[in-house]
Amino acid sequence: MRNYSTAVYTTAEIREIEQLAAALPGPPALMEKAGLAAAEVARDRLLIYGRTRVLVLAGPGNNGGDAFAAARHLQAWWFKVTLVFTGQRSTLSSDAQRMLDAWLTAGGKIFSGIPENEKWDMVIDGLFGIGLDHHEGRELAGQYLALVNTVNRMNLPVLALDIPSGLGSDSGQVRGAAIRAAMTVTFIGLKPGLVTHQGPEYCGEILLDDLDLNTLSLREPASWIMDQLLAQTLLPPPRSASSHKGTYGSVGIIGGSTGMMGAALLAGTAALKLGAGRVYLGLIAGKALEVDTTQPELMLRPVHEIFKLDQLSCLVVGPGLGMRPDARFWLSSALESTLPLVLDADALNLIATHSSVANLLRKRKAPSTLTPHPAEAARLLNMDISAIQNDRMAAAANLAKKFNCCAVLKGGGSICAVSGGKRYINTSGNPGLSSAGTGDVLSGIVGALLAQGVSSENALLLAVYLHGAAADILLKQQGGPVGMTASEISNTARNLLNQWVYSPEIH
Ligand SMILES: NC(=O)C1=CN([C@@H]2O[C@H](COP(=O)(O)OP(=O)(O)OC[C@H]3O[C@@H](n4cnc5c(N)ncnc54)[C@H](OP(=O)(O)O)[C@@H]3O)[C@@H](O)[C@H]2O)[C@@H](O)CC1
Ligand SMILES: Nc1ncnc2c1ncn2[C@@H]1O[C@H](COP(=O)(O)OP(=O)(O)O)[C@@H](O)[C@H]1O
Ligand SMILES: [K+]
Repeated sequence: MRNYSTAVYTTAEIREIEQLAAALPGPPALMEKAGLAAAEVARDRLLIYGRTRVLVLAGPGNNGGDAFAAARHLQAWWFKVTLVFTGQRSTLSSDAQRMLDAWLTAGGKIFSGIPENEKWDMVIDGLFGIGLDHHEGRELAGQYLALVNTVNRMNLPVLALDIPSGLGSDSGQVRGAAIRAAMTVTFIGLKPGLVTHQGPEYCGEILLDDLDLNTLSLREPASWIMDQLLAQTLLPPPRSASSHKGTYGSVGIIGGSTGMMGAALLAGTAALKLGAGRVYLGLIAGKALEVDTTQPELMLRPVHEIFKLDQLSCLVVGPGLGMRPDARFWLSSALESTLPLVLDADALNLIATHSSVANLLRKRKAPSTLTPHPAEAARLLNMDISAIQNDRMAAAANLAKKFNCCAVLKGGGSICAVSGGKRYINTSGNPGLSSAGTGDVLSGIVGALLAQGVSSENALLLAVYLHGAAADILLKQQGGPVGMTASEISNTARNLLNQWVYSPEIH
């Protein structure tokens, strides 16, 4: 059993793998293996310190089949198992029927509801797995809603089989209610719903058991986990002793309209701290600052002057840009340039509201990177925010496809969509990032990496991971997420980037 693999499979892909596995000579007994793996996790991780009593919930599908198998093993190891089955034998698959029969043959009993006045030390959740209906309107209801709420109120450690019941395996969206697990043992491959949207809140620690299938050889996934190992393969190289500021490129930032100057300054400072050789701010506001005395390294210019600079490496357009006609004009000028672009905030809102601007983006030959949060993504794709959140994986891919660019759909478990339909789900970050200005910092970090010669796809992936990892360090240092500020993210991300490039072996 490994703690993590990097491939992420949608429900459709898992079903495909199951079919391919079933067609192998001597098909593997997947449900039996899943049940044994789960029982071992329960025994070795949760039934410790003299804990012996297990409540097992088996639902109406194959997730229930895994639960019967797990219950049988635990009972054979002398644990005291109470099994609640919510389905009917006649509608179970033949595999699950075999597991039910084996449980009964082993002397196991079945309850149709949780017995009253009994106590347990842990719960195994085998109500629903990847077969949970994700269609609108079929939220958990009736006995299932009651069961999930009862288990959550028990305050016992729960081991979820495959995915906490009630959580959409492709979306990470709670379907009315979901089991809050201490641990999730997931089978065959990681699912997006475990790692994006509400998933991380419900899954607890995730353990992957591939059931001895060589999943990568059976099905090449379109999606991957973005973790530190991957991030550390994307770093800019160590600096040469003979380098100069020109070696590390120049970032131009366009934004900072009246009342929103801070956004441009935050993006600029982030670009500076993450290593850009020079940072210019092209400010939209009529009465703009001429110098930021707290960060005098930033070169503040009226916006038109940015377009006269000849040594720019990339442009970040959007932080504090506003929606006025002059903002639209400068955004269009940026889109018509041959520079790599990072488009954030009101640049995205302008693209969403003006088809002529969107067309300029679609026609670009130079790389473009979009960094929307879910509300901006909803405007760009002309959908409701809930529809975006209900299928974040598809939304990220659609943004990249529709606008001929790479894109990150931000929010917990940010999803980066790059060329060839590939997606990466970010595993760093925490709710400390839910404060104004952190998105501006992200766009500045992407710009800094572009200026230092990192490709646009790698700059996006590395920036997203680094930004979240900086927040994770701050959370530990401060003992929690409250009051984390965007400026602190820039400082900590700088330290982290230096550590990874110059002393990678100690992390
Ligand atoms: N196949 C294999 O090789 C392997 C599969 N494995 C395991 O099987 C799991 C997938 O099993 P699965 O496909 O049977 O689906 P599952 O998650 O049990 O749920 C389906 C049941 O739930 C019901 N239902 C759905 N939504 C509902 C709702 N909102 N409210 C109420 N009911 C609802 C649905 O009813 P129906 O829609 O048919 O009316 C049906 O009865 C997978 O996650 C893994 O654990 C492993 O053993 C490895 C090998
Ligand atoms: N709960 C969370 N978990 C992880 N990352 C988060 C969370 N909330 C916000 N973030 C991250 O913080 C950033 C917020 O960006 P955005 O909403 O554009 O902020 P702003 O416009 O105020 O700068 C994004 O990178 C987003 O992924
Ligand atoms: K489950």
